[in-house]
Amino acid sequence: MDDADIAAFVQWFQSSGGSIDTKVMGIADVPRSGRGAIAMCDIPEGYTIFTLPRAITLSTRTSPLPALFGFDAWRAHRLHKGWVGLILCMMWEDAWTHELDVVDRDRQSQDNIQTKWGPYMRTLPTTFDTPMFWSSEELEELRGTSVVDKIGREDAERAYSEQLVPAIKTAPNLFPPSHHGKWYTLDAYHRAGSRILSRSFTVHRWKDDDEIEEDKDRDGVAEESGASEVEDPHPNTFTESSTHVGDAHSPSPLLDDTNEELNSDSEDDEDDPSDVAMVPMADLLNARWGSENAKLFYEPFVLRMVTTKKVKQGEQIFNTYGDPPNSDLLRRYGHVDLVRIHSPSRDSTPDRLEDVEMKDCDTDVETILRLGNPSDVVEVRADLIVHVVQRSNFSSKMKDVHTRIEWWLGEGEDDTFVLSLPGPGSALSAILPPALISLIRLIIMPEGDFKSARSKGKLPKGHFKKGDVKDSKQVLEILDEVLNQCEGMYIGGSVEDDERLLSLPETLAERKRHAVIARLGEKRILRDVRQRIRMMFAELSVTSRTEFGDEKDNTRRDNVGEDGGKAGSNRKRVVNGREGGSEWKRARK
Ligand SMILES: C[S@@+](CC[C@H](N)C(=O)[O-])C[C@H]1O[C@@H](n2cnc3c(N)ncnc32)[C@H](O)[C@@H]1O
Repeated sequence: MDDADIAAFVQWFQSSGGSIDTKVMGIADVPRSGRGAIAMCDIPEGYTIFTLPRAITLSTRTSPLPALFGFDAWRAHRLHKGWVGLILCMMWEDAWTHELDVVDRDRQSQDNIQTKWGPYMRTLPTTFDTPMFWSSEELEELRGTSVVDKIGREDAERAYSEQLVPAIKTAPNLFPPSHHGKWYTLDAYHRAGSRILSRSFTVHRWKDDDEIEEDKDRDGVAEESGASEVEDPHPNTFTESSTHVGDAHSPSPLLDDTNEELNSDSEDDEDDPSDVAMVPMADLLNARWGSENAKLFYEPFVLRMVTTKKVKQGEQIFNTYGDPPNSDLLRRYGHVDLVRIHSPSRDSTPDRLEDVEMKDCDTDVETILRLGNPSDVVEVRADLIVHVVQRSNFSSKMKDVHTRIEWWLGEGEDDTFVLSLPGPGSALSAILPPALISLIRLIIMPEGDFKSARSKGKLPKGHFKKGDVKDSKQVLEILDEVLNQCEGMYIGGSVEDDERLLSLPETLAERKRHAVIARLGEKRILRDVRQRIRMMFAELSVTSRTEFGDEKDNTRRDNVGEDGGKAGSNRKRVVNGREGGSEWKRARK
């Protein structure tokens, strides 16, 4: 996309009712981030940079396509569920934007086809660096992370062939067969899906007529006294996925409710696919960990981008996605964040969240080991815990694992646990999700205790019991082996191996560099948490020796792992993460 496309877009934006303060915000190329918004002068906090009418957001609520296709037919093809409907609206808009440039424009009026978003569509990316588009060799670099399981390529391809393709064949006036091979291919479907994944917002319908009246009054005040006076705004969030239709609210008589017929079978307001919207101009803002300085606010008729901090001239205006971990950033947006982090096992200095970009700093090992994404997480699957316990000495006592899992899930508990980077000096008990400890206890508890707990409806406690050294050490041993096996699932060797790779940036292709950064963040968490487990285990051993003598401490360090896997050893076993999974899923049903 060139400057002329941007100029045409800005002109379209303004002539469609959008308003942008071009003295304050410029659009420019930002190295390695595509385009972004730049402050043209110092901007105070609470300043409105731009507004746009809800009607120029692009969603299934505002697109003319569902009405032209017919609402009943739209539903019959299940285009009102999930993202397929919006993907189709975008593909259709894209097709006619480009085709109307070359075909007889009479067609437009003849078929009532309007390409309202043409100049906007031309600003959208056509290539992506998200793992959806990676080769299998590139994806292999992400082995161990949860990214690959979450890409969802198969589900997307099923929706394409079972919903979208049959739908377009029924309406040749809207989707002429000559367009199919060009604008409605599987690749085009993935591109439209990726545009939504990386750029859409959740824009809820404005719900309450009284609120609208109140807000009209408030708007009057706000105009006089500045955008910071806007009350009760609803900050938007970047949206991840919508799998159900859901909205219990009656349609509001607002500008963006073109397709109110589609609202009626809503079940859950949180996941209404018609809330998922492309928001021109707002989606030009980049994001960076901890750097948000602007937010998009809802109002009855407009969306308003307002600074939430002072922004200095020349700085980027960032609207973040809630500072996700690198695994999510990479999967959804195709980039990763690197800022200065505290590493408990390497660093005795306190956290400094100073922004550092890899390209700006020396890429020696010393620098790299202090860079990361503080929001990184490791997802530990519950089936791995069951697998570890079943292979340990504890399992001889445990014959009713299905019943225990069924009870756990029946109580609404999770099948995945999230570990984050330990903060400086944080205790192990503050790092571990209570549910993780509770599940380990549930799986290892003697049969009698399990029956009694279940009859009382009380799941085991999710914290270490003070004074019960044996119990705490058992939990720690299981946990350490679970994390040992998690570590073994990653490709690329140790933390140090990945750090070395990153210190040679010239040898790394961009996608591989991103994969190494994403997996390194997770490996560091596992290393740091395991280090704390070992410290706590050692402390408990001292306590038990002091209080009871060695004889009483009958927990053995080697009772986990029938093939001799020792807690605390650095030896790694590669375990198929799905082992035990089928049993877990059976129980879940
Ligand atoms: C909402 S769009 C922002 C506008 C986009 N840069 C463009 O050129 O249109 C989000 C996309 O911008 C890029 N991006 C945003 N923040 C970035 C960052 N900190 N580093 C690298 N790329 C970034 C990613 O490609 C992401 O998918």
